[in-house]
Amino acid sequence: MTKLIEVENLYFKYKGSKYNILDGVNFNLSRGEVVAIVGLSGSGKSTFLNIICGIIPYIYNGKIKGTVKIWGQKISSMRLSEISTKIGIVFQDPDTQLFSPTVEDEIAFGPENLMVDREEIGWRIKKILKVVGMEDYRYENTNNLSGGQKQLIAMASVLVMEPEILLFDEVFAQLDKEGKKRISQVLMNLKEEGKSMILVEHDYNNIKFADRIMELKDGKLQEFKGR
Ligand SMILES: Nc1ncnc2c1ncn2[C@@H]1O[C@H](COP(=O)(O)OP(=O)(O)OP(=O)(O)O)[C@@H](O)[C@H]1O
Repeated sequence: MTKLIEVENLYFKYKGSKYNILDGVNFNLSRGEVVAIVGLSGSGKSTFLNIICGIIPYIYNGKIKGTVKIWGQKISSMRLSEISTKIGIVFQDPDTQLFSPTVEDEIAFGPENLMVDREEIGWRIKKILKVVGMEDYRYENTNNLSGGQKQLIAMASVLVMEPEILLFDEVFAQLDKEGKKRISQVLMNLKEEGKSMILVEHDYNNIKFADRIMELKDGKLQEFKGR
């Protein structure tokens, strides 16, 4: 099977820190696979996702050793803009991801930066809002949305870029029951569509549909054997 992501002997230490947060991580993601990563708070799950999508070292600094490849290409040889067309990340707090006045502007922002033509952007917005079940909110002010709705729009603004790989960093964390249900449904639909995904999550109830569960422990990723 095609390996979309290959991580070999990855070590990482934040600038100023004395120890490695990641201490020899090996990991593969195949096409169409959904992998969940669990682990104690502070075990380095977000750090790992941030390295895979290039936020580390482009935005946060530290000492990296080892290799991360996307479709066989080392990400250390790629620009952040190039990585971001292949990998999309959705974070825990949608308020840190939303910054445009309306839902439509928010979703259009990424494709506009990539110079996608206006008509195509219009179609993509329509399609993506349907995917996340938010068709009726296209012209809504993002400030008027609930937490769950904001998270759905944060997801839409990533999905509209059509990345091959999706990373979700505790996207359920700040949502109420209804919000969790809706996000869960969207994630399961994405899996059905064959999207390749990595989900970092605390609550096992939210990741039952994953193909594999890994645990980040003592700086290493291993198969999760249960508690
Ligand atoms: N920018 C940074 N600079 C220095 N240390 C950091 C930075 N970001 C995170 N850390 C530290 O690295 C460790 C791992 O953090 P990380 O957020 O990756 O863990 P996590 O497993 O995702 O935790 P949580 O489940 O609480 O989100 C923590 O001790 C954290 O304090």
